[in-house]
Amino acid sequence: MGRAAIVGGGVIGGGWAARFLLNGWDVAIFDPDPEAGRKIGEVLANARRSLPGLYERGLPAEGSLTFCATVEETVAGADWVQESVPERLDLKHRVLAQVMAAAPEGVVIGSSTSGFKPSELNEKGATAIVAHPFNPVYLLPLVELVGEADRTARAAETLRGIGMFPLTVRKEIDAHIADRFLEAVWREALWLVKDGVATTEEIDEAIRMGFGLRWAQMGMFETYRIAGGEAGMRHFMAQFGPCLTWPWTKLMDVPEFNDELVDLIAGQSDAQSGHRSIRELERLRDDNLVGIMRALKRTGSGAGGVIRDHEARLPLAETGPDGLPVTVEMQVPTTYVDYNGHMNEAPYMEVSARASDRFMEMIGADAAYIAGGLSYFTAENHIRYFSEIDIGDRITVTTQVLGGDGRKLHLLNKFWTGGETPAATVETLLLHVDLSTRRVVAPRADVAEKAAAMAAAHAGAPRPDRLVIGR
Ligand SMILES: NC(=O)C1=CN([C@@H]2O[C@H](COP(=O)(O)OP(=O)(O)OC[C@H]3O[C@@H](n4cnc5c(N)ncnc54)[C@H](O)[C@@H]3O)[C@@H](O)[C@H]2O)C=CC1
Ligand SMILES: C[N+](C)(C)CC(=O)CC(=O)[O-]
Repeated sequence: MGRAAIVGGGVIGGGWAARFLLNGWDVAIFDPDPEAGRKIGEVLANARRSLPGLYERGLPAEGSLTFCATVEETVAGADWVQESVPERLDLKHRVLAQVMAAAPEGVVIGSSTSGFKPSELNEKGATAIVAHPFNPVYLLPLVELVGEADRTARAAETLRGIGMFPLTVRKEIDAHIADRFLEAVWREALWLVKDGVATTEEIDEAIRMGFGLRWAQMGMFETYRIAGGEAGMRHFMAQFGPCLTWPWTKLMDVPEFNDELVDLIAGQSDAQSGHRSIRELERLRDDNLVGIMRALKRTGSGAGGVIRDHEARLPLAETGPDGLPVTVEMQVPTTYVDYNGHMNEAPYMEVSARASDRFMEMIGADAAYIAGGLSYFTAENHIRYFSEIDIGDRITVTTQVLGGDGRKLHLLNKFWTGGETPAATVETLLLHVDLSTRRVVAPRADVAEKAAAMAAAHAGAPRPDRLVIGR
């Protein structure tokens, strides 16, 4: 962990601050807006309720947040400086000069700029790189890095450590990769509204009911490869290549950006979404993103792979409040909470299954073992709910071996949320199976030994007053 200096704490600077803080960094911020403290507080509140919900491990303890009176005070002693002031080159030059004068020698100075190139940012002698994130910065992993190779390489390592996905752009270009792309789509959308072809709402439906869902998990090229059928990309290109020269798009032409266009777009946008506050919309967006990203995590697709990699770097406490091994540590995501305002019954099974998977790894029944054709199947589960678990609660699961010879494993997954006794328990019976015959067989000797050693170590731990399996 280190100390991040955030210069400009608006939509993007606030998001950066939250990303660093929740990953254990200390953060210093400078923003002349008298409302900056309140605004950053609201962004942080959104981040706290959403980001930890991506992981089955606890994030590090939150760092400290300091509001500074000057740029110089903010950047002194920093391990990372992130400039996120408004998108005006003269302002960026002025702020980067202040940063350069006070920041430690050689520190990475990232600019969040959506469109300026490093050569433009550094015209007055700064040594900044572009580190262009996506809103909400605390949830979306992508950061486009553009600039000098050594600095972008160091930046990439830091960004991976805070759960982000650095994409180093091969050469500098206006608007990097993603914004060049988004700008083309945005320009087409403005034309469609201006020409009365579609409303803002209809365009959003066209995106979210169709290709938007595909893009989050496969992007454009993999999606189109599949769209070519069994012949793949070559057939896709043969079929749809010619239409590139038909007048489908107006990409070369920009609609005049006048008051009339702004009123038209903003008016339709108000009619579409004006009944909800921006913060409400942000929370809805974040809850959906967490749900989507958790689904992607199952297959490791897209952002799901980044979360998996980051999770593997997060330490897991060795023992829980009862002295038994910790198998899951997580914060309850919003997607787990139901209409009664607490964790729904289904996620208890999901969390317990993860705890049992982790326990299997601990005794050597890991991914390689399973690939070798042996595994455990669950034969029985019994859940007991003792106290409510709420959104945002941090759950620690400990796993106790109640009995079994390795062929059978009788486990108790205990859910702790801070009290003296578990908030819930899941009693579970696992059977060791040969995956080719689907029959119960003895485990490999080393796995049986580790299971027996765990059982012996847990023999003295208090047992629940009531057991259901094997009564
Ligand atoms: N909003 C977006 O969707 C994205 C924006 N960006 C980029 O991030 C940068 C910031 O954009 P936003 O956060 O959207 O703008 P914003 O307007 O929300 O925030 C800019 C902040 O900078 C502060 N500021 C103004 N002058 C300053 C100075 N001299 N020193 C320190 N702070 C100062 C303002 O008070 C404001 O809080 C821009 O370069 C933009 O292109 C990048 C990705 C996405
Ligand atoms: C509109 N924008 C150019 C500021 C967008 C970005 O830079 C990235 C994003 O979050 O969409």
